[in-house]
Amino acid sequence: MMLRQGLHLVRKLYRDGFKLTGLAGRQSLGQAQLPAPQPDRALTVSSWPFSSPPRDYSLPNESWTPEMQRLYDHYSALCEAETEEEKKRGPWRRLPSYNRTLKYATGGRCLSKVLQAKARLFTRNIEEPGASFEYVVFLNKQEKSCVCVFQAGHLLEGPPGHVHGGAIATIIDSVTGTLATYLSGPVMTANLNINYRSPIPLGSVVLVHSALEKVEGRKTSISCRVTSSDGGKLHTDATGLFVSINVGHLFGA
Ligand SMILES: CCCCCCCCCC(=O)SCCNC(=O)CCNC(=O)[C@H](O)C(C)(C)COP(=O)(O)OP(=O)(O)OC[C@H]1O[C@@H](n2cnc3c(N)ncnc32)[C@H](O)[C@@H]1OP(=O)(O)O
Repeated sequence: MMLRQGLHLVRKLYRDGFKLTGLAGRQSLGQAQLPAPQPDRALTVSSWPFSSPPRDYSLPNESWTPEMQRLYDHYSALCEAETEEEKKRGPWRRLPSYNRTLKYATGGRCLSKVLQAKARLFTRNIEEPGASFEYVVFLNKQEKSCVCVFQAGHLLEGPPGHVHGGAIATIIDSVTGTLATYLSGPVMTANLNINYRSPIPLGSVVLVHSALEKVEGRKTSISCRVTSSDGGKLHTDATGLFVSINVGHLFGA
């Protein structure tokens, strides 16, 4: 019964364009210093089941470097297209980001109640601002592309002073997966192919550009390039294959 209700809600969320990408309980550490979330009607959760709204982790916080803030401001400005050229390229929008995925992804029968309460999105599970993944994704649905501004924190170290390859894979999976989800609905990563071209210094800000390559039946292929913030240096390039799933796949149905 609970499983059926869960599936119904998940399907509804996807039908509604995945407006709800996450759920969080109480506001968490560091919240007091954060600027108030900007109202964004298109992305508002209509029936919020908790007393406090969730923290949107993609908004600026005190850990952001001037470069991170500059790029955030740059892409935020593109969200308000003014010139004809900008309008032709289609609207950009900032995607909010929470520390839980779907409410019922934690309500499935294969997860215990303890796990349900403790489950957190991998990229948003460190509360200390700036310690791990600081990122914000801007989507251009018309161009079928997105860009993520990513600041890699000190907990993501791999080689001394540089970002761990697994952390780079994680941000690539998240960004390409987000684009695939927005374009094709519920998907799972079937294949990621990553070329590490030059190391990313810890604490630096990079751009993760993703674009649709093709859709073939249930398969959505996305390409990805991680560059320095001025675009001059290629750090990583990758391709991702995402396969559309029936949401019941996540619940063993
Ligand atoms: C807004 C939300 C943002 C969320 C962002 C977070 C992104 C994070 C995403 C993830 O990390 S997901 C977690 C990691 N992925 C998994 O755990 C997936 C595990 N694998 C599976 O569940 C299944 O293998 C999968 C759903 C991917 C496919 O199984 P299916 O049984 O549904 O599909 P099937 O095997 O019939 O394959 C369908 C097509 O895909 C192709 N395919 C499947 N796996 C492939 C593969 N690995 N490589 C190449 N092609 C593959 C397959 O050949 C076939 O092609 P054709 O239609 O042309 O015949």
